[in-house]
Amino acid sequence: MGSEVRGGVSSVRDQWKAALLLAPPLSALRPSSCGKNKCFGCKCSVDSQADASVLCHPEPMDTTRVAVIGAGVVGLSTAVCISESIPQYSIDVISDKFTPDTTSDVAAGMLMPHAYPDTPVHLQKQWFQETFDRLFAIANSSEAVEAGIQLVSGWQIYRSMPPQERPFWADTVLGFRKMTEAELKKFPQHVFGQAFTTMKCESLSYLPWLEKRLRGSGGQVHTRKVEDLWELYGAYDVVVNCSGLGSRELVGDLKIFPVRGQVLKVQAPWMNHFIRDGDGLTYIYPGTFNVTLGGTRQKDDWNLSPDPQNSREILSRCLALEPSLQRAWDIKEKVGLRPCRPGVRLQREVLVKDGHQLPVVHNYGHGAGGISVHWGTALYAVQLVKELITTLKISTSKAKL
Ligand SMILES: Cc1cc2nc3c(=O)[nH]c(=O)nc-3n(C[C@H](O)[C@H](O)[C@H](O)COP(=O)(O)OP(=O)(O)OC[C@H]3O[C@@H](n4cnc5c(N)ncnc54)[C@H](O)[C@@H]3O)c2cc1C
Ligand SMILES: O=C([O-])CC(=O)C(=O)O
Repeated sequence: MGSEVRGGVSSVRDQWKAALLLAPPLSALRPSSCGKNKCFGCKCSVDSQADASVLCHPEPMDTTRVAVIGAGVVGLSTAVCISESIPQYSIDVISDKFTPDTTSDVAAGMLMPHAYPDTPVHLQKQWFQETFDRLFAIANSSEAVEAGIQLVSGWQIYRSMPPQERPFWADTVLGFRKMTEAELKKFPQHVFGQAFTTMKCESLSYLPWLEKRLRGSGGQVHTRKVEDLWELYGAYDVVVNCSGLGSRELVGDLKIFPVRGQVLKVQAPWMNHFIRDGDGLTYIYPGTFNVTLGGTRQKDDWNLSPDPQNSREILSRCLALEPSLQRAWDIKEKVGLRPCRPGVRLQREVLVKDGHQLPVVHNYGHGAGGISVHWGTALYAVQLVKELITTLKISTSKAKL
């Protein structure tokens, strides 16, 4: 199996082979300290008699090598988050698809969470808050345009009263309030609505921006399909699995399933407010390059080809909410498969085979809300990577004592 360095000059097949032969597995990690003064982790052996006044002049500890599988919003943000939090690690992103060909590229990119039934609400709230804060800081910086992040205001409207007038994310978005009677007059079929300001994150800009940041900090990016996590054994100390729906095959997780989403990307530059029906089926999201009109939610449907009947229905539902869209032009159909699961799988695991250990952190299954929580889940994944490394180092040194 070969792989190609994205943006690089040659195949890295040979480097991989060499790495596989030379690299020790994590189970062979050095103890974190030899006991001498100022030791921060070295190749010396543990010496319980070591004189603590003697300075340790270690050979620098080998860099911990992390492979992140997946180059959607989850994989790239997790890779950047690791490189920002633990700059001494070397990070490679390995993926069979990159922007503009991932599910993340099809997303409307609105920061508006979708509930995960199996994930505690306080965690979902935290992930959304962390993602919102991060993107809000970018939106207010000189990077905003390149990163594709902008503030957007609008309405979520309901034909009947929703179970909750204030969703759990109401305090995170800006200026959340009930719509006034005057605002609701625009939507005679709807009885209730919420007005607020949130952000739109354009994957077509955001993913290249993340990739650029990763490369800027020394990370590498390879085009390759991983058939089995054990292919990475020996070349990496930790594998972070951000393969989204690919995890069904890659790690045999049958809890993850596709929910097909078809949208239209149209030109309608006069649209500057978003409108979303609370049933989640119809939405109009103005963005930098186009307006996204949605949508469909087709469970267990793997069909990536646009369906003309779906497109007609989307257009007719959106026109009912915003008749001016009759004048929209340059209509493009897009389809993505949401990687749905009862809850995001954020978990560490040590795979064991033939006496070898492969430490893995899983971060996948973000369903319909991956853009909304990606930075929060990336921070959580980084924590799991750190825990895994600490635990394995501790058990190795204990075993040697
Ligand atoms: C129509 C639509 C609209 C949406 N709108 C929104 C929205 O407004 N807001 C929001 O928050 N979310 C939205 N989403 C959801 C969002 O798109 C997803 O939650 C998010 O993109 C998931 O990101 P990901 O990185 O996990 O998956 P992906 O983007 O699918 O990335 C997975 C990556 O893993 C790689 N991969 C998989 N298997 C392997 C393998 N074996 N070896 C190597 N690489 C592998 C793939 O090539 C890909 O690069 C929408 C989704 C759809 C379909
Ligand atoms: O529901 C929305 O508003 C957009 C979205 O996340 C999706 O279609 O999955």
